[in-house]
Amino acid sequence: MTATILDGKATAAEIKDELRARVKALAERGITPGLGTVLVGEDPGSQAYVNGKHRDCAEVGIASLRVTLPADATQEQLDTALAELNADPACHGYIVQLPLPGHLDTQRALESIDPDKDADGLHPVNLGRLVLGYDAPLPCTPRGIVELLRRHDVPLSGANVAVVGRGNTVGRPLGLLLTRRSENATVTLCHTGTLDLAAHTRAADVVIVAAGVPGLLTADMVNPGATVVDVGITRVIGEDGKGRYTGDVDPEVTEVAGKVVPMPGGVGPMTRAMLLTNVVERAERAG
Ligand SMILES: Nc1nc(=O)c2c([nH]1)NC[C@@H]1CN(c3ccc(C(=O)N[C@@H](CCC(=O)O)C(=O)O)cc3)C=[N+]21
Repeated sequence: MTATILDGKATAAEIKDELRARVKALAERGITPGLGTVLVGEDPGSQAYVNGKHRDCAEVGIASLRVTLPADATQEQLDTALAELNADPACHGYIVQLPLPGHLDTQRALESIDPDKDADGLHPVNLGRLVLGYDAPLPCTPRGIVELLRRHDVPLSGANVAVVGRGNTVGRPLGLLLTRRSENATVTLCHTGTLDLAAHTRAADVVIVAAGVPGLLTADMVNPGATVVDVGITRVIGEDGKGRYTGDVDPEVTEVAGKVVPMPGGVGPMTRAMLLTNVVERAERAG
């Protein structure tokens, strides 16, 4: 039996169609949602990601506010750029493209984002609001995973979910999302300190791997018929010397799992669709 592949690209496209209609409705109220991006330096990977975000915006009619600073920008120059976006009514949400150059204080930068304009949903205030069940922009990758599973009718209520990885952008907030009443899952948060990882993953109906360890989850670690989500995105250099991205899930897992969210083509496109969703939601509230 080979697993059903849950196509994040196709689902993200559906979400963009829905967002296009919501942006049209906002236009009738004289509101154009605006996404800001702050890119410091000329790293080609970051430039590619930022370009992708602005292409996504153009596809649904969200206005782009691009802010670029030189690689040697000072903390004060960055603070000023963020203060301007915080004050700009045309900006409903923005992100500071990570990683920042090493000489800059990332935590200070991220904490100076107005929480209501935090399109990543990773500001401490918003993660605190998530813990407390208050309204807040939600972290894009965790929200994209939950949205993809929901739209593909993967049962979460009462399900045993093993999350592998306790990072701040995925694993840790994902457990908070899945244990909300609206999802009602039982979550085991596994990490490098977990003894017998396979015992937890084999007991799960859904396994979500966000560890950044290529091939970590193997077929023998999966309960036959379970749903597996590959969030890993590690750059490896192949024998041909070319760089490519690989996930945390061994390809043989598709022989035993019931449904698989692959990498690429799964969580990445959903992450980008959730970024757009956060901006449109903020614009709808602002109006
Ligand atoms: N403040 C901030 N927020 C971010 O969300 C953020 C960031 N900084 N820095 C960089 C990472 C990286 N990231 C990706 C998003 C989507 C794909 C994606 O869609 N990947 C495709 C493959 C590549 C492609 O098709 O473009 C996929 O998984 O199918 C990849 C990487 C967001 N990031």
